[in-house]
Amino acid sequence: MRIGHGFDVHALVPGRALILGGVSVPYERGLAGHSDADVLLHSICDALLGAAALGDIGRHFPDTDARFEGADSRLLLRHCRQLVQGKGFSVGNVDATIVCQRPKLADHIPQMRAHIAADLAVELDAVNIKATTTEQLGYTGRGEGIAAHAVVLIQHV
Ligand SMILES: Nc1ccn([C@@H]2O[C@H](COP(=O)(O)O)[C@@H](O)[C@H]2O)c(=O)n1
Ligand SMILES: C[C@@]1(CO)OP(=O)(O)OP(=O)(O)OC[C@H]1O
Repeated sequence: MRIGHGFDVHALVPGRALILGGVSVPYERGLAGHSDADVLLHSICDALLGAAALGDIGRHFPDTDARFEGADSRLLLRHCRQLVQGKGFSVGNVDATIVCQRPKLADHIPQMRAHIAADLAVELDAVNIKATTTEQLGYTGRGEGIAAHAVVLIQHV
């Protein structure tokens, strides 16, 4: 059994869609990035890569590579799962926290979980997603961006 941790932050800007866990969340701003900037899925990708000692998301999907411009991060997540499987591991469970002052995410979390469970080929019960504000403190509290933390367990098949 091995553990991995991931952390990511993207800035909230006008004129972009807000995509979290593969869900398009209605909001007046969205996350800036080279891909679709799905901060939640990026943190889970990094946790998977970390658990398998495979580096980080920027190593596998460089933001200088036009193939990843506007990319659906669910494709990146599936690719990370395949990399982990290629080293002889399967995914155990995922726990993640989205740090976001606004918008309210609770109604969207079931759909995010379903996407992540499907992309990782695990039961729904193996995926937990949480959201928290920072009580208006710091860059997330001021609405300048959204952060996400994730931990995953993987096990030898
Ligand atoms: N963007 C968010 C942030 C939080 N939630 C939910 O509200 C609960 C209370 O948040 P606090 O930061 O005040 O502790 C939290 O446990 C989430 O269920 C949310 O839906 N969207
Ligand atoms: C996903 C990639 C690649 O499109 O770009 P971004 O969407 O900017 O995301 P980030 O979390 O900065 O890191 C990895 C990148 O290389």
